Amino acid sequence: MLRVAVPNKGALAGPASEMLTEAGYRQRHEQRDLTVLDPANDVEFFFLRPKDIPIYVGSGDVDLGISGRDLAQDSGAPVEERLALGFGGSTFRYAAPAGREWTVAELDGKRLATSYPRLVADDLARHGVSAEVIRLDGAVEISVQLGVADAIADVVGSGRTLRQHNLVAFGDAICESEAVLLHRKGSDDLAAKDQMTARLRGVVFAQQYMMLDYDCPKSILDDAMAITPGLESPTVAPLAEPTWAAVRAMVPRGEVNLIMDRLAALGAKAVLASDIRSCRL
Ligand SMILES: Nc1ncnc2c1ncn2[C@@H]1O[C@H](COP(=O)(O)OP(=O)(O)OP(=O)(O)O)[C@@H](O)[C@H]1O
Ligand SMILES: O=P(O)(O)OC[C@H]1O[C@H](OP(=O)(O)OP(=O)(O)O)[C@H](O)[C@@H]1O
Ligand SMILES: [Mg+2]
Repeated sequence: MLRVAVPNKGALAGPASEMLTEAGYRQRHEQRDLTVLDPANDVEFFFLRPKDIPIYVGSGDVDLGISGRDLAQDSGAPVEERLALGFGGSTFRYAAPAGREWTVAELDGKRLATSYPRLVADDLARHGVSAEVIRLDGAVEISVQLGVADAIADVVGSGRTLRQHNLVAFGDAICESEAVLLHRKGSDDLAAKDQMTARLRGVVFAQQYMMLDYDCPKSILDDAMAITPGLESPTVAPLAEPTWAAVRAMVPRGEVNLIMDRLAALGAKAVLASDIRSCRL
């Protein structure tokens, strides 16, 4: 039976379970459940702290796990990314009191608070900077105003928490993170692991694309197909009206409205966009 670790709390827990449900796996109904058996797919899910998941995957006690790239790097565990999952996007940044420009070199000799001590220590070493790293479990942004640290390194999503605490990010991002599917470095390639990866890849891909259907006069078909080339090539079907054709193509979700505007301007009619739930390419 495949053993898979899923975040039980925090920013990744909800989207990870939703994605697994979309991929056809059974997920917990009760927030406090720590395991769920999915006999139909021969999988057992373990609901663990996102920070602990790379440790379990790296030790080989679970076959696959979902966690953040930043957490995987910080763990130092021997794990590899099988698939980027497209949610839980954040950057990991240095930040210090607003009101002036900061550089990473200025952290030398300073106190730096973080929940990700290994990620930070590695980055400071790369910069040749020697700072005192103070490990905190959370709410790191408050540490400067409370006097525990001079600067911080933490997860930045919208940037709202930094602004609220009068901090400003500086330096290059230490990590561009998102949720990832992890396996142990050098572990055997089981068919069951491949199957879960393929199913999740199908959902990730489906979330990034939409299906577009439209009718267009054959006189503009070449121009319309240039706007919607699809992945391989668009499907073109005849309509009862011989001078018209129906076209179907996948388009990137982020561009769908622009593409619909362009098709409408060209003379396409009945331009319909619909969600794709999953796919195998
Ligand atoms: N505001 C956010 N926006 C986007 N991703 C985030 C945000 N906060 C955390 N993450 C990501 O979620 C992952 C785990 O962080 P999270 O804060 O959910 O776990 P935790 O700190 O262990 O749990 P908790 O905060 O509940 O104690 C990390 O990969 C992080 O990059
Ligand atoms: O840039 P923002 O959108 O404001 O989000 C960033 C904040 O979100 C996370 O905190 P979380 O809620 O996980 O609390 P924690 O600090 O206790 O981990 C992270 O640690 C930052 O504090
Ligand atoms: Mg957190």
